[in-house]
Formats: sequence, C-alpha cells, structure tokens
Amino acid sequence: MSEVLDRLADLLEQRKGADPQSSYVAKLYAKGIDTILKKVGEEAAETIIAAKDGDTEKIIYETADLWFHSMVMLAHVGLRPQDVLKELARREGLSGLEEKASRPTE
Ligand SMILES: N=c1c2ncn([C@@H]3O[C@H](COP(=O)(O)OP(=O)(O)OP(=O)(O)O)[C@@H](O)[C@H]3O)c2ncn1[C@@H]1O[C@H](COP(=O)(O)O)[C@@H](O)[C@H]1O
Repeated sequence: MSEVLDRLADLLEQRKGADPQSSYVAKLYAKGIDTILKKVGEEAAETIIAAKDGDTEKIIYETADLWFHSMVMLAHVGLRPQDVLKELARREGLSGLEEKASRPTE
C-alpha cells in the first residue's frame, strides 16, 4: 500500500509547478506553510471528533484528509512519505522507553 503514498507524493511534487487556479494542492502551496498547517490542524480536529463519535466511515474519511494534508506539508518542506516510513521502521522492535531514549534532544 505504500505505493499509493509514493504515487501521491510524486503528484504533489508535480503540483509545485501548477497553476493555483487549476489545482487545490497548488493553491495550498501558493498560500504557504501557515495555511497548510491550519489545514493539518483542522483535519486532526475532525478526525478526533469522528473517533469520539465512533463513526467508522467518517474516521477513515477524516484520517485520509489528515494524511493527505500532512503529505502536502511534507512535500512543502522537501520531505517524502518514505522519510516517515523509514523512521517508523527504525522504531520497529524498540520498546516505547527505548524509542523515547533514541529521540533527538529537544
Ligand atoms: N487526496 C486528495 C485530497 N483529499 C482531500 N482533498 C481536498 O482537501 C479539502 C478538504 O478540506 P475540507 O474538508 O475542509 O473542505 P473544503 O471546505 O473544500 O476545504 P477548503 O477549501 O476550505 O480548504 C477539499 O477541498 C478536498 O477536495 C484532496 N485534494 C486532492 N487530493 C489528491 O491530490 C491530487 C492532486 O489534487 P489537485 O492538485 O487538486 O489536482 C488529487 O488527484 C488527489 O489524489
């Protein structure tokens, strides 16, 4: 399934040269990081509400919106889903405490 993320990431790269009038993603890029982050926040809130309501269909739909806008954010800052998947793979087999100890210092 990670091919879906890869294909979407390729499309998000292509949209960097697109006309904001003809593409939702290009419009988000043109508005900049604050607008993209606002969308990530809104979609996170909508996902939380769906989960609190226990509405399975809405949880899937809103989580897809959240992942999509998170991917737009990653593309905007020059990262790909593979960078996040690599980090999750690195955590495989670590306990929660070991993972915490391996974090970059804040
Ligand atoms: N996966 C998505 C996707 N998921 C959600 N959305 C859009 O994200 C927005 C979700 O925001 P809301 O629910 O708040 O709805 P809204 O009120 O219309 O949003 P705003 O206009 O207020 O931001 C909607 O406009 C959705 O259409 C998406 N838009 C695009 N994609 C993918 O991105 C590709 C490129 O899109 P374009 O750049 O538009 O061609 C598409 O082919 C899809 O694969």
